[in-house]
Amino acid sequence: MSKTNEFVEKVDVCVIGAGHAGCEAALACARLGLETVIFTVSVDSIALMPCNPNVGGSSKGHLVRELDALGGEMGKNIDRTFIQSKMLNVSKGPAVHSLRAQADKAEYTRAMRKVLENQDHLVIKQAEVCELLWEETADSEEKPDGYQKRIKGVKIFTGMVYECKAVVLCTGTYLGARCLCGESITYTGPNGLQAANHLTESLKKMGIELRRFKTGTPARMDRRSLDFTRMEEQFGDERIVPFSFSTDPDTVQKEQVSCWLTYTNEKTHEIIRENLDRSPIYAGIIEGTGPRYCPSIEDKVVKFAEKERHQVFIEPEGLHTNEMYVAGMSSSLPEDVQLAMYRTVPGLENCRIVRNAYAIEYDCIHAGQLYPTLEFRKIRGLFSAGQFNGSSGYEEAACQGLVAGINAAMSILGKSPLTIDRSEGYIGVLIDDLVTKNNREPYRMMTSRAEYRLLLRQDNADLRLRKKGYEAGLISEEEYQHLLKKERLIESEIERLKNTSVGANKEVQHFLESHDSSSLKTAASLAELLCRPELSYEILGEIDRDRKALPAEVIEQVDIEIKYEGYIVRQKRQVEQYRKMEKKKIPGNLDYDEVPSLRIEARQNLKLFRPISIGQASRISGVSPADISVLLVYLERYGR
Ligand SMILES: Cc1cc2nc3c(=O)[nH]c(=O)nc-3n(C[C@H](O)[C@H](O)[C@H](O)COP(=O)(O)OP(=O)(O)OC[C@H]3O[C@@H](n4cnc5c(N)ncnc54)[C@H](O)[C@@H]3O)c2cc1C
Ligand SMILES: NC(=O)c1ccc[n+]([C@@H]2O[C@H](COP(=O)([O-])OP(=O)(O)OC[C@H]3O[C@@H](n4cnc5c(N)ncnc54)[C@H](O)[C@@H]3O)[C@@H](O)[C@H]2O)c1
Repeated sequence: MSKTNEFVEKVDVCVIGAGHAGCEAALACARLGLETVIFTVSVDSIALMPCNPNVGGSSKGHLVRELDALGGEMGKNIDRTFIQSKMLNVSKGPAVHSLRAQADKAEYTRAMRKVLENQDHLVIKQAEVCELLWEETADSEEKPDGYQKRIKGVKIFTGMVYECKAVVLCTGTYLGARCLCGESITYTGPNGLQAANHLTESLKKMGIELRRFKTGTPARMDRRSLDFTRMEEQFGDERIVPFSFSTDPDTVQKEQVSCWLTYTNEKTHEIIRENLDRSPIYAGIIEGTGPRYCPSIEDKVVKFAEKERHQVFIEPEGLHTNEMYVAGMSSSLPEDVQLAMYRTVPGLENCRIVRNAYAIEYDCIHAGQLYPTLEFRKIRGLFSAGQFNGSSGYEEAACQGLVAGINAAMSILGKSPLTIDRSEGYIGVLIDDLVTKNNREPYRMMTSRAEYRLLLRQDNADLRLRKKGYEAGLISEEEYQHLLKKERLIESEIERLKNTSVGANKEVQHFLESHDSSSLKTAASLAELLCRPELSYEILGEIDRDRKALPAEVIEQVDIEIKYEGYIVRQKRQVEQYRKMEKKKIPGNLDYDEVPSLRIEARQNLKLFRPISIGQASRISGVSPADISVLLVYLERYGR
């Protein structure tokens, strides 16, 4: 590394990485008026999708909606560039409805790059950051926990220095990356892009603990070599719902492309089993831990041996390419085995592979080293987000990027940080799980991780989080006024339906009969009728003729709030209990060795994670309800 070129530039924030996390972090800082530089080892990797060509899906759709409500860019960008859109799980309850959109990969990247290039206060710099610059700090009184270091800037490969007040690390899968395809190993990042090989050493010197994770991707195939007549065609939705609350739904109704569904079979599984010794994972060449919930096809065949077949979705990577993504068959088997196994799948018998499937290993951290603001507990001004924090997925990365970016800005501006708790959003669940739990593999969001999922629906993300985005400064006055108007309309319409009674007259009985709904014995309110599963707000229009025309987004909320009121009220009560525990704060400098009667495991883990509240402490593994009682008594007795 050159040491002579010591040219110095001064900025407010340096964001290292221009993936989904870095883009959101940098946009947030620049939009809040801070001079920001975003570094990437290659400008071509801006918002790159190195794996699946889609945004959203189960629970990830929720994340994107929440990100959008807070003022992030991913929802808007996918609305600009999708080629197929589908609301998943519509046959189930509204809590698990999830939007999923197939992206034109190249367009997605291009569109995000355009947003970055046109953003005031933001500079894109193609350069590898090799070193973080920092100093020891004495300001331990500023945070009870006590920062030990303060960030001062970054140094790039040429030796040039950028002095700054905050750094956001969003290095994704590039740090110390190596790609594996059977016996063939290359020392690159995704898609053959340059890896970042110097920064790890600097991070270690700062006392940051690193670990190694791995992930994988399936092959991309030439469309012309596939036989779609042997697969089931999958269409997009007739009426497309945009991701962003700011996108006019009428502007996204466009022609969509199809995907195709096919399956693996016993022959596929046999080839995989016979060649497991040539898989770097099973041969022990891969050291990193892979994601349990997005397993490779080798893992699926071994771990779910009883399954006769696995789903395979064939998805176009864009409108101007013949490359097709083979969803569900990621692998690190050698090329010859890949070809043999793929060719057993109906429709893929003559497939030609454009890009081989591969696994990638990279350096990342255990996010237990971070506050829920995503700042390192011991290093003032150093934040991190995305795959580097041990998560997996574009959406998970983007959400963390936004939160880290906002909080880097807030710390510089001297304002209160943004935190979202588990009862406010999936983003809260994601970050709390990352900083509190002992995750041993790349973390993927799932609806089952959210305990208050009836409240955390994708349809009401704006009602839950828009205000926080407005307070942070990323939501405009106009957008906020729109939200307030929507809230008023929902509230008054619910009131009206509760207070409008219909008699058990002939017209009403006839209406009920025509919708297979039991007849009324006495008068009932429109709200009571709406609670019946067979009736909806729209259907009730037949006997509710005086109603005002309302926007679809208001009707949707009125429908859900009334239909699920009982469950919603119950869940809100649980949230009150939860919040009580979150409000009981634990001083950051608490000496757990002084707390008598804590079990050793609890003491060790509390010292490791240093929770900020009793609520967070109760979710740390190895901390039992009895330990929590001990802590509560101690805090009360010593007036802490
Ligand atoms: C092979 C593979 C398979 C995957 N499978 C899936 C999948 O199926 N679905 C899914 O949702 N996710 C998948 N992922 C993960 C997905 O790519 C990430 O979760 C997501 O892109 C992470 O975003 P990020 O912003 O954290 O990092 P990335 O998108 O990895 O971006 C990192 C950025 O950091 C830059 N960078 C790194 N180090 C430095 C440095 N020292 N100096 C300057 N710049 C630097 C890079 O140039 C890049 O711009 C896969 C990733 C890979 C590579
Ligand atoms: N380590 C990583 O970083 C990594 C690796 C692989 C996968 N992943 C994650 O896993 C996800 C992929 O995993 P998955 O196999 O569960 O798929 P998915 O999340 O994309 O799909 C889940 C469900 O969506 C539906 N679906 C999928 N493709 C569809 C299509 N084209 N049309 C209609 N419906 C479709 C199906 O019901 C499917 O079971 C990615 O979104 C990614 O977030 C991450």
